[in-house]
Amino acid sequence: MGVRARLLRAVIMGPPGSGKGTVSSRIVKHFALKHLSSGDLLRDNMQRHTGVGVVAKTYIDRGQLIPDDIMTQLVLRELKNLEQYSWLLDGFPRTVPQAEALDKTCQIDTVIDLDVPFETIKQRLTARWIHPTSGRVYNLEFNPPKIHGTDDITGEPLVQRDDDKPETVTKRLQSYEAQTKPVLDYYRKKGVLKSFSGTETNKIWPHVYAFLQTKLPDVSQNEAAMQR
Ligand SMILES: Nc1nc2c(ncn2[C@@H]2O[C@H](COP(=O)(O)OP(=O)(O)O)[C@@H](O)[C@H]2O)c(=O)[nH]1
Ligand SMILES: Nc1ncnc2c1ncn2[C@@H]1O[C@H](COP(=O)(O)OP(=O)(O)O)[C@@H](O)[C@H]1O
Repeated sequence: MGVRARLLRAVIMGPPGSGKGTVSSRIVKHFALKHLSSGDLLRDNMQRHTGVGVVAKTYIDRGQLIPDDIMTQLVLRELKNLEQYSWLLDGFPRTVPQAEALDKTCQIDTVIDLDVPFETIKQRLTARWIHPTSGRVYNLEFNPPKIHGTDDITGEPLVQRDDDKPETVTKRLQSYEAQTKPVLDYYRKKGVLKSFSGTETNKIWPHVYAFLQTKLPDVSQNEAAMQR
């Protein structure tokens, strides 16, 4: 080729529980880009009891979004360290002011929108278990761990997220509707939004994969991994 490919700036969006984390982990198996999840970043700060973590917990427990200025500062600082890589942002931006702040630092090439109905999501989240250190996500029905309650890779215990309680999930879906849906319109107007509709990740994934293949080479060694 000779010419160095331009770095990809991608965002993955969708309501809570739409499969952003699950699809992102498949994407990074195939494509050379760094995954940055705002939720993982916040949970790491909460675990370490940083200033941001302590403030964030009060919002997350109520199913509310963290204020834009705190969130934007946190994420943009992390992105600075990823300047020389292609990246995939998961969970940010979630409001129009966040999207505008992001636009000031870089140009977003593509936004993958997972369009999954709310009824599907509610039942998924109550069965979600995570490995807090790595952000690996499991589901008791969809992708259970090999050993009940235990992370497949480290053997450490899995936990349920406090904010996956049914009443908090309802609040998160409301804030998605009010604050995050306008971000989809924002990116649609810019011509970078690509929506994938469905109720099952395994059916959505091949379409996401095919779409990304038009932007980046598949660097995975194992074609069979395509199915996972
Ligand atoms: N039943 C079912 N569960 C799924 C599917 N896709 C993802 N999940 C699970 O649903 C939960 C939410 O997915 P996650 O990737 O964490 O969504 P996010 O909140 O958008 O990042 C997790 O427990 C996943 O394992 C699916 O197609 N069917
Ligand atoms: N960009 C953001 N702006 C404001 N709050 C955020 C942002 N990203 C994450 N949060 C907070 O962290 C919580 C968990 O986020 P995340 O792990 O992405 O969950 P999910 O995708 O399941 O909604 C959100 O409900 C919200 O309170």
